[in-house]
Amino acid sequence: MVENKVTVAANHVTKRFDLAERQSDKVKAVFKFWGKGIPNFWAVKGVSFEAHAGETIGVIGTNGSGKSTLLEMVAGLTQPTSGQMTINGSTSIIAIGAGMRPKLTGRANIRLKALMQGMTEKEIEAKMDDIIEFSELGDFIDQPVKSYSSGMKSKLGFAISVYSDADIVIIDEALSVGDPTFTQKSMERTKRFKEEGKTIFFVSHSAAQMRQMADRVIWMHYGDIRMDGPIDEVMPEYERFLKRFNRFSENERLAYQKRYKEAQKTFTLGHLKQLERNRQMLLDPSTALKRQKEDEHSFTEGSEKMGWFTRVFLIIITILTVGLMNKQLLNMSWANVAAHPTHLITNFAPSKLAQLNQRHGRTGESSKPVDTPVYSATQNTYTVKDGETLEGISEKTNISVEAIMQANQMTDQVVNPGQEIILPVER
Ligand SMILES: Nc1ncnc2c1ncn2[C@@H]1O[C@H](COP(=O)(O)OP(=O)(O)OP(=O)(O)O)[C@@H](O)[C@H]1O
Repeated sequence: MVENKVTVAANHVTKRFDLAERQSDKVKAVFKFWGKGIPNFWAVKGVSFEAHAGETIGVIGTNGSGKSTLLEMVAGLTQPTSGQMTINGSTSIIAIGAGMRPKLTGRANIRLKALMQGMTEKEIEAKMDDIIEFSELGDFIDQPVKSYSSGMKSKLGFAISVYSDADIVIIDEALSVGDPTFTQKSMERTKRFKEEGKTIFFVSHSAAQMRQMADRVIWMHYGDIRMDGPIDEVMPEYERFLKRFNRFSENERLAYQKRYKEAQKTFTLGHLKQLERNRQMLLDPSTALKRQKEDEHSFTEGSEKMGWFTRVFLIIITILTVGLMNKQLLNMSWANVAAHPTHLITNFAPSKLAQLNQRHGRTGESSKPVDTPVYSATQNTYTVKDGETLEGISEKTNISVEAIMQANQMTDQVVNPGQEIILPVER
């Protein structure tokens, strides 16, 4: 039976956004072993559901609860961070302006979106007049989309999807901006989708529209599915919640939102895995262990974040590279490399490079010959004692003040007690 065919299966699907303000923060975080460098925000926190052919599923929830993020994953516009989103069929999303090119005309956008949805040029030509008629845009169809109102964009998006023949149609608040006649016409058309065996996901803040369209409702609440069931069961609960929420004072509302948003920042896949393990044990302890093994991959991140293996591998390569550079460039022994791993950074400078290049017989544009003695900069280190001056250290060690200053890239002769300095050895 067509109605039983599973068209969408979400299995512990999550979506994480990085809240890094700058690109450089992201780069830094790659080298932080525990990945705590970037604040995370989990817009979807491990949702599971199945949708079937011929079902119209309403998706409700307050602003920011994760409805659009979830449906963008159903549409394949964005990939889950972890879990599996299995789609059996073609998808079409109607959201205000989604996938539209603002500089192109309405007609060009129809052509582009239809091509992207797999229609041939011939099919597009055959349907073009009907799409334009359904959109009610008249002469505006040859104007750039950037000049359209949100209602006009929604009309165009809806008209394209009506004729796209996709198996899964996602309508994300697109019916909240059109005029009542167009909205009614679109809703009637959507009901025909249902009869044709398509799966429809329908987001709207209008309870009346929801009741008219949906037979099942998914209630999203700060990244979780709070309820999923027949409309007669879910809508009254949601409306009760809204009444309570709207009676909150401003402070109470803010505190409520803050608590849940905080949980979206501190959420981890480990936590999700533990919850699922507990649930499975309660449901059926005899099969729980087997299912846990099968499910393991659902709780690891996909390609978006580097896996443990890659991180550890990168860190080892970085350490080896720095060690090898220390050894080669600064002529350090492996024991010294291990004792002073950061010497390359603290000692490295263009002038030093010139010296080192010369010492190693390398020439290049930047390596000018130097007539001062060449020092190996990292043979010994010395900790300045109380009351000592650079001159005193120079006398004591028989190394010139200039050589010490050069090795330590000092701009003046001031040294402080406890300061560690390099005593270069003349080669
Ligand atoms: N690219 C992004 N980067 C960071 N956070 C994001 C991003 N996109 C969405 N979010 C956050 O994810 C959460 C869910 O957003 P989403 O748009 O899915 O909610 P929604 O339920 O569709 O909201 P609305 O009803 O207002 O359209 C929000 O808190 C939002 O701020």
